[in-house]
Amino acid sequence: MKYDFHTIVIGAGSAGLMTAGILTNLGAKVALIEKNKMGGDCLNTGCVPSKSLLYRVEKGADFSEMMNQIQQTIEKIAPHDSVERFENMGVSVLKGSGKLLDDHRVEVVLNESDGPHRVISGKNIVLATGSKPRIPELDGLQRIPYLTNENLFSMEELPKRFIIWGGGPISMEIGQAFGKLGSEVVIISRGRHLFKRDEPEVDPVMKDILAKEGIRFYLGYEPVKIRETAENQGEKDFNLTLRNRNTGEEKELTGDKFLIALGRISSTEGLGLKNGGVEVNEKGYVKVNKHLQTSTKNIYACGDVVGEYQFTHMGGYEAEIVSKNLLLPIQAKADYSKAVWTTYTKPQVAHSGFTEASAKKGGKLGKPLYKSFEEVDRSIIEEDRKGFVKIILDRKGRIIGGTIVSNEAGEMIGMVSLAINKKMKLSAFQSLIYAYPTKSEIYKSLAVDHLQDSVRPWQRKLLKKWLSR
Ligand SMILES: Cc1cc2nc3c(=O)[nH]c(=O)nc-3n(C[C@H](O)[C@H](O)[C@H](O)COP(=O)(O)OP(=O)(O)OC[C@H]3O[C@@H](n4cnc5c(N)ncnc54)[C@H](O)[C@@H]3O)c2cc1C
Ligand SMILES: NC(=O)c1ccc[n+]([C@@H]2O[C@H](COP(=O)([O-])OP(=O)(O)OC[C@H]3O[C@@H](n4cnc5c(N)ncnc54)[C@H](O)[C@@H]3O)[C@@H](O)[C@H]2O)c1
Repeated sequence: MKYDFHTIVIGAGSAGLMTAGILTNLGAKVALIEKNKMGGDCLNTGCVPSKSLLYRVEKGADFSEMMNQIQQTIEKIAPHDSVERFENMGVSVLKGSGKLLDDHRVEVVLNESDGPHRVISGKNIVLATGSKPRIPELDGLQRIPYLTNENLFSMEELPKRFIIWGGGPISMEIGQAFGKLGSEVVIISRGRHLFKRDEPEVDPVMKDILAKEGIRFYLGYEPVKIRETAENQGEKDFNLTLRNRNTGEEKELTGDKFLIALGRISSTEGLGLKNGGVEVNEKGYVKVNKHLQTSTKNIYACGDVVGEYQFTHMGGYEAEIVSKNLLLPIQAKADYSKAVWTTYTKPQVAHSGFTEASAKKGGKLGKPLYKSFEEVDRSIIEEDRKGFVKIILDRKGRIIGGTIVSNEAGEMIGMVSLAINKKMKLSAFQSLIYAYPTKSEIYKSLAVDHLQDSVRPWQRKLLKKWLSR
C-alpha cells in the first residue's frame, strides 16, 4: 500500500516538533498538523512566558511593561518553532485540526479554508496533542473569570489578592513571582506537602522560604464555593469558601484574581482515537507500551498526551525514542529512571534519577547522602545557604539519583545526570578539581564526607600509626 507520508505527526508542541524534525532530517517524508499556535504550551503559555516572568521579576519593572517583554520574548523564540523553519527543513505543515479516520488516514479540518476537509494517509501516525489545564467542579466557578496558564500571561494588572488553587510547580513558581511583585498571595492545596514529586527534605526548606516571603498557605484545604462580591474599581472581587479536609472547619478568603493550577488532562477531544483503535488509560491519557507504541501498532504517542512526565525535555526524549522506533528495526524503550526536572523557584529545586523512596521501592537503595549548602563559601557569599544536595547511591555505590536545592540547581543537576548515565561512583566527584568559589564544591565535600565515613576503624588506626612514624 502506498501512503502520502511516512509519518503524520498531530500536534506541533515540543514533542511533535521534535519528532517531525528528527524524522525529516533522517530522510522520512513527514506531515505535521497543528490547529493552534506552533510551539504549543511550552512556547506560548508554559515554560517560556513563566521563565521569562521569573527572570523579569528579579530585574524589577513596571507590571504592564513586564507583560509586554514576556510577549516579546515569545516572539523572539517563535521562529525556532515556526511553520517556515519546519517547511524549510522539508516538513509539510498543515494548519488545522487533525482527526484519525482509521489507523492510517487522518482528516485535517484546515483553519483557513472553507473547502472540503483534506484527508491524508501515513504509514505511521504520531499523537503529540499535549494536555490542557484540569478544571474541577466548584460551586459558582462558571460565574468567575478565573485564570489558568492559558490566560495568565495576558493579565493587564497586577492582582492585589491573588489566590492560587494547587500545590504543584505552577503554583510555586507563579506564587513566588507574584509575591515578589507585590501581590498578596495565598496558595491552597489539599495535600499537606509541597514539592510532592521531590525528596521529602525539599518541602520544609521551601515552605519556610516562601512563607517568610509572605505567601500564605492553606494546606489540607479544599475550596467548596466561590461567589462574586462588590465591584472594586471596575474589577469584581470574589469570596472563596474553603473547608479543612480533616476538621471540616470553614474559612472565607477574598481575592481579585483566582488561578487554577491543579494538573492537566490529556488533549484528545475530537482526535478520533476510537477510529484509530487507540486506547486510553484510567486517567484518560493515551495508553502506550515501553516503546511508546499505542494499542495500534503503527500509531505512537509522545509528550504530555502520554501523561507521566509532563516536561518539555521529557517530551523531547520521548520524541527521540519514537523516531528511532519508526526508523529502525530494533525497538528502543523509554527509561524513566533517568528523568530530570527543575522547578524554577528561588532557590531552584532540581532532580535527576531515583529519589530515596523510588530507589527503595525498586530494591536499588544503597545509601542516601545529604549535604547542606550552609558552609559552602559561595553560598555564604550569595546568601543562598538554605538548600542542600542529596545523592542516592545504589548497593554497588553508584550514583543513581540526586536532588539539589540552590539558586543554580537547574544548572548543577546536569553533573548528577552525567554521573548517573555513566554509572559513576562518588569517587568521580571527589577526584575533580572545582573552581573556587563555586557552589559545585559541595560535590567534593559530600564525596569526602562519605569517603571518610566509609574508612573502617582498623584502617584509621593503621593510617594513624603510619603517619606518626
Ligand atoms: C505554566 C507552565 C510552565 C511550564 N514550565 C515548564 C518548564 O519550565 N520546563 C519544562 O520542561 N516544562 C514546563 N512545562 C510543561 C511543558 O510546557 C509541557 O510538558 C510541554 O509543553 C508539552 O509539550 P507537548 O508537545 O506534549 O504538548 P503541547 O505543548 O500541549 O502541544 C500540543 C499541540 O498539539 C495541538 N493539538 C492538539 N490537538 C490537536 C489536533 N487534534 N489537531 C492538531 N493539533 C492539535 C495543540 O494545539 C498544541 O499546540 C510548563 C507547563 C506550564 C503550563
Ligand atoms: N518547572 C517546570 O518544569 C514546570 C513548571 C510548571 C509546570 N510544569 C508542568 O506543568 C504541569 C502542570 O503543573 P501544575 O502545577 O498544574 O500541576 P501538578 O499536577 O504538578 O500539581 C497539581 C497540584 O494540585 C493538587 N491538587 C490536585 N487536585 C486538587 C484539588 N481538587 N484540590 C486541591 N489541590 C489539588 C495536587 O495534589 C498537586 O499538588 C506539571 O505536570 C508540570 O510537569 C512544569
